[in-house]
Amino acid sequence: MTKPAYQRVLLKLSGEALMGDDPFGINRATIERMVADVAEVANMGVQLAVVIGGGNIFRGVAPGAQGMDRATADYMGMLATVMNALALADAMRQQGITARVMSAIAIEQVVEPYVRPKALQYLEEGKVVVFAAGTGNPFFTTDTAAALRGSEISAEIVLKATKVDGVYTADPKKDPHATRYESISFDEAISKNLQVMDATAFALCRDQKLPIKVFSIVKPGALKRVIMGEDEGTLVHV
Ligand SMILES: Nc1ncnc2c1ncn2[C@@H]1O[C@H](COP(=O)(O)OP(=O)(O)OP(=O)(O)O)[C@@H](O)[C@H]1O
Ligand SMILES: O=c1ccn([C@@H]2O[C@H](COP(=O)(O)O)[C@@H](O)[C@H]2O)c(=O)[nH]1
Repeated sequence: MTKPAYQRVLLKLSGEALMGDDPFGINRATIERMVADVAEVANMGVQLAVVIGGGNIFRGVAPGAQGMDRATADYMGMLATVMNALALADAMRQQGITARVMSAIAIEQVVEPYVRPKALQYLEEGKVVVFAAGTGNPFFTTDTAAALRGSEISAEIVLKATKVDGVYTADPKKDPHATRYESISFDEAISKNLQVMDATAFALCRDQKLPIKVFSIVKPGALKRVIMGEDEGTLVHV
């Protein structure tokens, strides 16, 4: 059997993708399908760390957060990612995968705190590590958390699993004429202000020479194809 192209990856899972076709929240069939994709690559022996977003829950509370202090709203967003992380780890348990949730915010009755050596130990033991609460700081995003944790654990690549199948010349949901890049440099993505990821995440990955693959988590089998090094999504490189 062909070997995976990577031994250790940081997978950024879109919170919004967890909604499926629902207006917000976690769609059961969607999370089960996403976890089945994750289980398939974990069972191939690939060390997997996951950063989960929070858009699916935060979107539901956003109207009530209008006019709120930005930092307070951001802490709410980080707590939303803790809920997603717990749901994800439990869905993994149900599919026979051992996962450990580590939070960047102290919430010890619920999940263990993020401690880098412990995370590395879990990965070496073959457990999936789910990083919750983003970076633990307001004014950041879970994309930046993916770049940060990916750098900390010496991942070979950050895999951004989202609702679109790559990086486009413009947001494909708004511009029907947008075309997809097969690959693009960090400098070009930043200078063109492509909004698929925030500039802080791009800049950190660029500085750490950590490539990013943007691909669709909605497309069946796409995660495995990325892991096998097949042609899928867009590579963002130095
Ligand atoms: N140039 C672009 N190429 C591709 N997608 C783009 C571009 N510009 C904007 N987007 C949008 O960026 C979205 C992905 O980023 P975003 O951070 O919003 O979502 P996510 O990471 O999937 O969700 P969450 O924040 O809940 O984790 C895509 O769904 C797409 O509509
Ligand atoms: O490091 C972080 C990560 C996230 N936040 C807040 O959480 C929400 C949800 O995260 P997404 O990356 O959009 O999925 C985000 O909008 C921020 O409000 C944060 O403050 N710091």
